[in-house]
Amino acid sequence: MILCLAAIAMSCECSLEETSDYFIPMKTRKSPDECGVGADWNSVACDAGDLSFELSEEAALISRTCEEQIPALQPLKKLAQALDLALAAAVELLVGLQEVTRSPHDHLDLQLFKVRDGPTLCSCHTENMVTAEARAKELKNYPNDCLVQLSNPNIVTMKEDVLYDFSLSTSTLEFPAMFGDVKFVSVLGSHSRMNSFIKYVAVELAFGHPGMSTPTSVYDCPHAMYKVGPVLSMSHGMGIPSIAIMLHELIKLLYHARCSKVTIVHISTSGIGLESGSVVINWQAVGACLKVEFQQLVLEKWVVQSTDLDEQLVPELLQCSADLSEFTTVVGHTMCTLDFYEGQGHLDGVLCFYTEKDKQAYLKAAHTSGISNIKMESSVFAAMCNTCGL
Ligand SMILES: O=P(O)(O)O[C@H]1O[C@H](CO)[C@@H](O)[C@H]1O
Ligand SMILES: O=c1cc[nH]c(=O)[nH]1
Repeated sequence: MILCLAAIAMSCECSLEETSDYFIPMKTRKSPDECGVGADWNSVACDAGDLSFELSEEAALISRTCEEQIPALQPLKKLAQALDLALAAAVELLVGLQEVTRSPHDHLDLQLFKVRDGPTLCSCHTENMVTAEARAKELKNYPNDCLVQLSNPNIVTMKEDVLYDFSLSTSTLEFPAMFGDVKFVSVLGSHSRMNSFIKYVAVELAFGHPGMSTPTSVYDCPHAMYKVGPVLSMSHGMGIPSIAIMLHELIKLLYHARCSKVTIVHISTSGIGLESGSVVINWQAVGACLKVEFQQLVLEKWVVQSTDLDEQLVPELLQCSADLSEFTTVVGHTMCTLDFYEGQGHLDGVLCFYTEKDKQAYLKAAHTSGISNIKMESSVFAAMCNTCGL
């Protein structure tokens, strides 16, 4: 398993698509029995061409409709699975998915899919059952040695694992079916940059099926998650606490999904002593004291973890850059600080007890010792991924 952290020394343009305030929910579906529960999935998929829609100003309408029709979760899951097949077929007929949002009724685990310039479908997740079953079978054949590992004996004994910040639970969702094919994870600071990135990935991977080529938002706050084919993309917010919480849940998600041979890449902006637009491939994250380690107080004791990154991935990425030949690429260390303003010697924060000269001396010394980049997440990212065999 390979791991690397790359930093882009340039600012990325963020472009979020405007979405309509109007959701166009599926016209009152028939009863759950009529639309999938107890019926064979194929017949539901075939029915998709006949789906009819009506306009509504309220996204809640679909939730209410489903809530009335479906008193318990289990029928809902079946309905949602049926709807996934319908969705797959509908995507063939329509133009593609534009946006996904969660139902305001969390317990229903319902999502609303807004179809570009068209009607909305609702679904529990984004794969049809045929694909999901095939993938689940395939996953059973995966060798265990490349699976994501957790260093926590408690998880395996838990009946249910709730990933609170992602609003996902192992008791209501089939993680292997939803995420088992993930091979690459990109983590980025902001929602919008991540959104732009995954759209770029979708185009680059050139998925033929419109549904597959459109990124899928699984959850939108506080971390946004998108998946396109084997690539999962997550936003992590700012600083060690934010990315650490996200990584606990992300790595558990990969573990529950039985993902194997996963590469996780942190993409961000910064760079010191470099021309603008250069790319830094990071091979070691260091703390503000320039040590290759991450220190954390755990139950009053300092716990120290290594922050080495994957050595194999560095030359691979370097080669990619050489093949592209579009920007300068360097290999260097990334320093991780706890604070942006004082922690990195900025002169424009609320507090500043040093001079421009002090700042330049600090940055120069850091650069001389091999630091090409400053971040606020890199050390915990490297430490946690290392420990989990990523
Ligand atoms: O490069 P991005 O993701 O913007 O992240 C950097 O910007 C934030 C500070 O403004 C920190 O999270 C730092 O790591
Ligand atoms: O100077 C910078 C730029 C981006 N991110 C940081 O943490 N520092």
